[in-house]
Amino acid sequence: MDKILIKNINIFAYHGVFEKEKKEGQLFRVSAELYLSVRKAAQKDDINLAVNYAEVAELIENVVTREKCDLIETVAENIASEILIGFEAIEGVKIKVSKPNAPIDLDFEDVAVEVERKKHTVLLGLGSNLGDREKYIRTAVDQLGKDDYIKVLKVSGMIETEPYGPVEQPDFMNAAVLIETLYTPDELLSVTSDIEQDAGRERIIHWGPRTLDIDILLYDEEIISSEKLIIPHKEMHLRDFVLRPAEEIAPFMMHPVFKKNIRTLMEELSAEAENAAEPYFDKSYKIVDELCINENSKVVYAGVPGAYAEMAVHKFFGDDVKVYNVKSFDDIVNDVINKKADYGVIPIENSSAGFVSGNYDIIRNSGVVIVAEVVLDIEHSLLGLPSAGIEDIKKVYSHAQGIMQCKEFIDKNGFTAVSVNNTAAAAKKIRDDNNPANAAIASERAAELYGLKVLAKGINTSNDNSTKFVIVTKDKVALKDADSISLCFKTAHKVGALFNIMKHFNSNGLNMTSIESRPSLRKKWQYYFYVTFDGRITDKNVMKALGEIAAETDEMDILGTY
Ligand SMILES: O=C(O)C(=O)C[C@]1(C(=O)O)C=C[C@@H](O)C=C1
Repeated sequence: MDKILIKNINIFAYHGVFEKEKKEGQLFRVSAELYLSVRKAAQKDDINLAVNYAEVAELIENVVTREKCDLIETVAENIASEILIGFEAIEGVKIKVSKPNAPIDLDFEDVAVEVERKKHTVLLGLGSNLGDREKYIRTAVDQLGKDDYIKVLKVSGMIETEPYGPVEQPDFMNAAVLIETLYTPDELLSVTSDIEQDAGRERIIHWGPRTLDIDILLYDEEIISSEKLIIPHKEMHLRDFVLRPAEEIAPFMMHPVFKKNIRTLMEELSAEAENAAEPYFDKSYKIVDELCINENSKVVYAGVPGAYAEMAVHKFFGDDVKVYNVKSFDDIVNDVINKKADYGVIPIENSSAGFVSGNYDIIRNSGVVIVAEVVLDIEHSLLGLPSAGIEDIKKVYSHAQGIMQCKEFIDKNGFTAVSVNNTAAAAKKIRDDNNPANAAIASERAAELYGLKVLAKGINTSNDNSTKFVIVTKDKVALKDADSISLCFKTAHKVGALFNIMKHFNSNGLNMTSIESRPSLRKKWQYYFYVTFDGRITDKNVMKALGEIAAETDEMDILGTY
């Protein structure tokens, strides 16, 4: 960039922290580098197109002599901002203020402060959906224009848009404003927040209605990610109502992360919207206030009495239902599908050992529907014959999950672990086999039921050990206030396949809480993904995300909402 240099203007003034400096004054020396383009003035040799450096020098003298400051930092800062405000053509400045006779009791040549400041180009997005929406936006633009450190360069027209996100609310009015400013991003944020406050906006509901919202979309080509500020604005590239007005006033402004200008981002978004999927809602789901549970309800779990699954049944259903047990998880879903049971209870994930392998597959293949979940604290014990001591034990039996959850204890004691169908079935086996060298990993309740002795308690590796069980039924019902959804889909074995689906959770503001991948068993390296995320099945953003995912996957099933 071209520059004009003004060197060492000597000015007598009264700056300093000491009384004497303010009273008697001293010499200050100011140098300025002015960054601008001199090309037009040079080509035409025309003083009217040039910056008059005599005027700049005069301004400098004026600022230095106008008031008494403690610090030469302040003097330099004031000079920089006044030049930038006063001279449109000057884009940046470097100002050096020195104080050759500063009060330092040593032999020295000079003390100086040098600051470099420039004008920043900033794109703002404004929105309002309460009260006199247009007036809120117009007032905000006026307020911006009145600030000495801001110059409003362009204001877009206003567009009316439907609200984005899960909250029911009135339509928005949106606009974009291009400004030039001397503020840093943080300073600008506090200016825009003050303007929002003036408009009476309170941040009560995230995504909710607001009298005025001002977002800093782009700040030069800076990338900022702090607790208070993310620039470029995180979702601007996904929002038509942000890009459309922005394109009108700043089509070529660059998005520094995507390295694309606003016009390209707008074109890409429009193309995407053209191919957009229909929102997805499975009409066969019946939304109910509560589940139909009474003393005739039949509930099935896998294992034998004393199993954790049995405790989960009672934790969720209480004691006034008819509970029975089957051997395997497959038997549960068969009984539910054949209406032998109204509900089944299936363990799905443990907090320390992870997913209960294959249970999502069983749910998907059978077509049962998840309607609720229950989380049970799991405390495992080592159970042996009444005559046995811990030193006699060589082999331990449990469900594979129980073995995983107690791996440290098993390894430390050098036990051989054998997996069986269920923790309580392991306890029963210890009793039936009557071998003092064998023990089970199961609940204390199982010890009581099968007449075993608790040889060690709380043997699980993590002392915060819980298992999540899901409640399944045959009919597609969803509780009205269910706020979690489990989904299954199959992706192709190609680059970016999963990423392309995951992005729909992000773009629709949905929080995923778990994901498990399982081989499809149809084709090598092809997977089913089981995803659980927070959201209500009737929310607009959920239906939109599901529509987008359904359009991009070979198969998509909702396993339930709970
Ligand atoms: O219900 C039981 O006791 C089981 O053996 C099953 C199961 C499971 O599959 O996760 C249940 C809870 C515990 O996490 C360990 C085992």
